[in-house]
Amino acid sequence: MIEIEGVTCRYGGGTEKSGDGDGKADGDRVTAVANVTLSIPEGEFLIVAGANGSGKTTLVRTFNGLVTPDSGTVAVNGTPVSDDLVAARTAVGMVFQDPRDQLVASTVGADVAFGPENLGLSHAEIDRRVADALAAVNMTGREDDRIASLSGGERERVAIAGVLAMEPDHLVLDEPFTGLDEPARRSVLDRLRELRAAGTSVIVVTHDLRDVLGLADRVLGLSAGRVAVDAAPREAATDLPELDVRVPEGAFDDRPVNTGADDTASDTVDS
Ligand SMILES: Nc1ncnc2c1ncn2[C@@H]1O[C@H](COP(=O)(O)OP(=O)(O)OP(=O)(O)O)[C@@H](O)[C@H]1O
Repeated sequence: MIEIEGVTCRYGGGTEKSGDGDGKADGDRVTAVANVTLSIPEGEFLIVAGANGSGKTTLVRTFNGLVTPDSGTVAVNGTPVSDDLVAARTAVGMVFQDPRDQLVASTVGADVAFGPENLGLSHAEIDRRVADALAAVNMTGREDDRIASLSGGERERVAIAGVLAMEPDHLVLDEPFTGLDEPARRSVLDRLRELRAAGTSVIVVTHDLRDVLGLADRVLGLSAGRVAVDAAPREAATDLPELDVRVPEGAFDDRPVNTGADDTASDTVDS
């Protein structure tokens, strides 16, 4: 469970004067997130939507302490992030807006194995996680490819695999689909759906609601840092255009799964 209570985040300004939290500007400071309260339970697929600058990235970065709120609290699995940053970063896996920045090794396999190795897992477990994570991004068998020889989209997929291989309790993906081709996009969506069914909470920040809206349990729409929409996808779809978020035609028709599984099957937890 991720619990966000009265979180406000501001940027800029030389002085640390505390504002009253009732508006966007506070002297030179910009209020990016304004008094947000939210709980994300295990196994929930949450979309965070909103126009450019509405506070999506800032909000999700508080989940693992990359952004420290000016006021309010964030707790992950019952522990405040400010009390145990390591626990929060272990529990919350985050794929950044430009995930290519997350690559650390010279080959695909070494990069994806880097995180699990730091967890001190057995070789067999590391190999399993690397194989699973590469399958999820449609890169099975590419362990020995050099990162330097990969395209931008392939690097993005390796970065996503690196976070998947950590098997975090909560997975946050900030605009994860931008550079992905269609097969990779569908493969990642399939895996997100499986993870959700197995109890991982999946939080996707995106402008592009194609395919994902029908997968989500809940949609959070931000406007000027505030929660303007918090609803099930079908209900949210009627309100999102007011936040300048486009709802694609047939958003609920598409089946992103290419494995033959259907909604009913994916909702069955079989572990
Ligand atoms: N490092 C920063 N320094 C100053 N202001 C910032 C910083 N990061 C974000 N902001 C401001 O905070 C507000 C919210 O930004 P944020 O990146 O959280 O929005 P977003 O909804 O994720 O935007 P986008 O869809 O463009 O990625 C914006 O007004 C932005 O200009």
